[in-house]
Amino acid sequence: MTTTIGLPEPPAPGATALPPGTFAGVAVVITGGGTGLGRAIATEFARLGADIVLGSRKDEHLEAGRAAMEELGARVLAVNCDIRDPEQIAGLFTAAQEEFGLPGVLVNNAAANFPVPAEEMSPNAWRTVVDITLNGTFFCAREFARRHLAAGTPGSVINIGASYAWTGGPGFAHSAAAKAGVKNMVETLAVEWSPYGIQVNGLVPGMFPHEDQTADIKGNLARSSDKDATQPALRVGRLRELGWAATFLASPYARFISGHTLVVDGANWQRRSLTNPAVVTVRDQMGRGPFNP
Ligand SMILES: CCCCCCC/C=C/C(=O)SCCNC(=O)CCNC(=O)[C@H](O)C(C)(C)COP(=O)(O)OP(=O)(O)OC[C@H]1O[C@@H](n2cnc3c(N)ncnc32)[C@H](O)[C@@H]1OP(=O)(O)O
Ligand SMILES: NC(=O)C1=CN([C@@H]2O[C@H](COP(=O)(O)OP(=O)(O)OC[C@H]3O[C@@H](n4cnc5c(N)ncnc54)[C@H](OP(=O)(O)O)[C@@H]3O)[C@@H](O)[C@H]2O)C=CC1
Repeated sequence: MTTTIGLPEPPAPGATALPPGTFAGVAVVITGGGTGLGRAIATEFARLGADIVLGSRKDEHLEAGRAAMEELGARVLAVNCDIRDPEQIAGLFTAAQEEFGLPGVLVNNAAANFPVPAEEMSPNAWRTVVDITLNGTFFCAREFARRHLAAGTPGSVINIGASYAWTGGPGFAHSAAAKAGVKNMVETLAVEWSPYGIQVNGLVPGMFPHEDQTADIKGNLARSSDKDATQPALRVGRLRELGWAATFLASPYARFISGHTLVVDGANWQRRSLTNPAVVTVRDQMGRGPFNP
């Protein structure tokens, strides 16, 4: 019998691969950084000495993020901001610049998503997810770059993506299309802005369950009872593993990496079976009855 052991566990929470103080004096903007994966990324930057700027729509999310960052001893600014609105984004960067100086890192983490069969998706549902996930990401990157170009300073942008940018995402047509745009944007902007010292990279999380996941996404995940067993790694991701990847990409040790999208998912997105499992429609997976327009 061959023993399956899965991918080993990472170092304990609180460990860092980068030298302490790597981001001392650097302000890092993390959109959607008050919850879930954004907060996990903010946590690792804070541990390495960064000043943290959180931007999102809901004050309760911002306050949760602020408390977590302050507990780590980081300086933090939390700004109410809807990334669909370029003026609110400009306001966020102005507030950050006044508090900490021009942010050196932008993590475009905020996104929107819910599972829905494509034939049932309303035009406004499509527009909302694309507007937040794709347009909002571009507007934030644009604001960051314009300020750095004007100042003649370098910077680093990390766009959080999803692996269905490559594969398609049945049940998530809006989000998958938007994330494909986000990945493509990484490749374009990296070339446009490298001459000005701005790196642009993508970071794709695999399965990282967390308590802030929306009820819709949690409901979808709940359909697989043993989440570890669904992964080639035989385990899900630990939140700090994503944070470490983000801090590496934005660090001085990754200065020649730009236009790259790093997938942190234990090879899950490359899974294929020797024998195809039977096709189950998105409607059946979601327990929907027949389509009734
Ligand atoms: C199981 C595997 C999961 C893999 C996923 C992997 C990759 C990606 C993951 C993620 O992106 S996770 C991030 C998820 N987090 C969020 O989405 C947080 C923010 N989300 C929200 O604020 C809302 O959910 C929102 C709907 C996206 C936006 O809120 P807003 O207030 O701006 O919009 P609404 O006016 O409420 O709705 C707009 C539009 O959308 C329709 N709609 C909303 N929810 C659903 C739904 N569950 N199913 C179908 N349609 C939905 C809503 O009805 C509106 O349309 P109209 O009724 O006006 O036509
Ligand atoms: N969880 C997972 O397994 C995976 C996640 N991802 C990606 O990781 C990132 C984080 O996801 P996750 O932490 O799970 O999700 P969450 O729902 O916890 O986080 C989404 C964040 O985005 C913010 N946000 C949403 N809309 C807006 C808006 N219009 N303006 C400003 N902020 C907004 C929300 O804050 P507020 O409500 O306060 O505005 C929230 O903090 C996303 O890009 C997602 O696509 C990718 C693959 C898998």
